[in-house]
Amino acid sequence: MHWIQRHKSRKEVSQRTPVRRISSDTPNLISFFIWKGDDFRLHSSMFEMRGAVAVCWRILWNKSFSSYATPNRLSKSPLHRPHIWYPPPSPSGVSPYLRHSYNEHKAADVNGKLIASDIKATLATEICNMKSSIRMVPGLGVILVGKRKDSLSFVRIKKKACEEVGITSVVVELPEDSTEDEVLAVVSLLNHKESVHGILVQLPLPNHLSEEKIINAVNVEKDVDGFHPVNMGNLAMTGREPLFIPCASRGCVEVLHRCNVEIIGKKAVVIGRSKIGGLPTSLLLQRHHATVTVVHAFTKNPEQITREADILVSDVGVPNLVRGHWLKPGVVVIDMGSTLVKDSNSSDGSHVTGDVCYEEAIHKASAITPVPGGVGPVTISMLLSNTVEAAKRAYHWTEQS
Ligand SMILES: NC(=O)C1=CN([C@@H]2O[C@H](COP(=O)(O)OP(=O)(O)OC[C@H]3O[C@@H](n4cnc5c(N)ncnc54)[C@H](OP(=O)(O)O)[C@@H]3O)[C@@H](O)[C@H]2O)C=CC1
Ligand SMILES: Nc1nc(=O)c2c([nH]1)NC[C@@H]1CN(c3ccc(C(=O)N[C@@H](CCC(=O)O)C(=O)O)cc3)C=[N+]21
Repeated sequence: MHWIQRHKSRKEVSQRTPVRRISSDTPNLISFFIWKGDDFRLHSSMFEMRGAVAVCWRILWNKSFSSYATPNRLSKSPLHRPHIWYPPPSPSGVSPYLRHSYNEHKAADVNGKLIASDIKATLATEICNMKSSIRMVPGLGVILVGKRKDSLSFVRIKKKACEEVGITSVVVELPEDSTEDEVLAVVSLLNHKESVHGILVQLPLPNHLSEEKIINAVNVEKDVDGFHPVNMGNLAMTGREPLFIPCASRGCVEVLHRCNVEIIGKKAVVIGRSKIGGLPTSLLLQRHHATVTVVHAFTKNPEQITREADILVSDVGVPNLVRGHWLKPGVVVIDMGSTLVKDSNSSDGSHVTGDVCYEEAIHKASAITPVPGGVGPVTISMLLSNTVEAAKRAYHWTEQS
């Protein structure tokens, strides 16, 4: 079988020893690795490009398989991920993911952390089964260029989530002034590395780098972000199936499904049209048969448009952009904004905030995702899910096999 062949060659690779291993098991975000062997030829040529000292690769390699405590009630329910091309099942019962307020005029809060932990529990079980059946676990490669505070924080969250479910993660940290060729060389390295099934290039990249070139270079079968034009294009075209759907968009639809919010035929307004959030979310909501309007920085009188929405998604990065009077009573609000703002009361001098003025919105909306603890954690669990999917495809493995 195909996976057995892959397994063999993976074993061979792992028997090679690194030339110089400065640190392998550090609790810090950063450890240093220099590899040899066929898999890492590109790597060494990069060293030649910049000289032995100039480019120091910071690779975090988490090899630990952490067993994740799976509550019984969760392990029984399969990951609820309906086929995106069909409408969801009709809503029934009360969602366990909504925290209703005692005040009937206040919106129910979406408990995104609970959704994420249920999804992670299901994935952890699946990864456990994969490991016992083929002795393989999914692997995620993350490329981070520069030291933006928010990006460092997001990458740390992703790494921790991988650990929780048993996904191996490797974080390649490159200096802010890395050249395009250097970043492309890392992409190529991860494209060829068999134990890496998913690749994520943390965005935004520094301005001097071509995001287009770098994203295009990611192997479409490892594009767990779903940003490759082939995956994004297939998402946009009816009748075609992308290999991966962007995580924030999947997170948004996952929240709506789990909260029993019907999408089909509803008016959805998406604020923002970025490739990370707004654009794929508007495409995915159309796949679910919502009537979608997109609002962006040049939209005149956005509040007139948003007031029509049954479902409002905001992915802008401007705190308190969406005010109470922008909302129709009963609207379901998905606040994707996640912006670090200065906060002298906080221990690290900042806190994260969404796009929606929460205090005003709770008096209009029927349900709202808070920030933090709303759609963000679900986005992260979708990244894990995409990575597991990538590994399953690579090994031709299913729960039944
Ligand atoms: N929680 C999650 O899962 C995720 C959260 N995020 C967060 O979402 C936010 C946005 O991120 P990202 O998508 O990368 O940002 P970008 O800056 O790439 O995109 C922002 C979008 O918002 C639009 N916009 C800007 N100002 C306004 C305005 N005043 N009115 C209407 N639209 C406006 C822009 O319009 P135009 O195109 O015209 O410039 C653009 O389409 C960030 O806070 C980020 O952290 C992102 C992804 C996932
Ligand atoms: N290649 C790439 N893929 C991305 O998916 C991607 C990216 N680049 N660049 C940045 C944006 C932003 N994004 C978030 C994901 C999770 C939270 C999240 O989990 N937020 C927590 C709070 C986070 C905190 O406390 O710092 C929450 O809402 O509870 C936020 C934001 C993914 N992005």
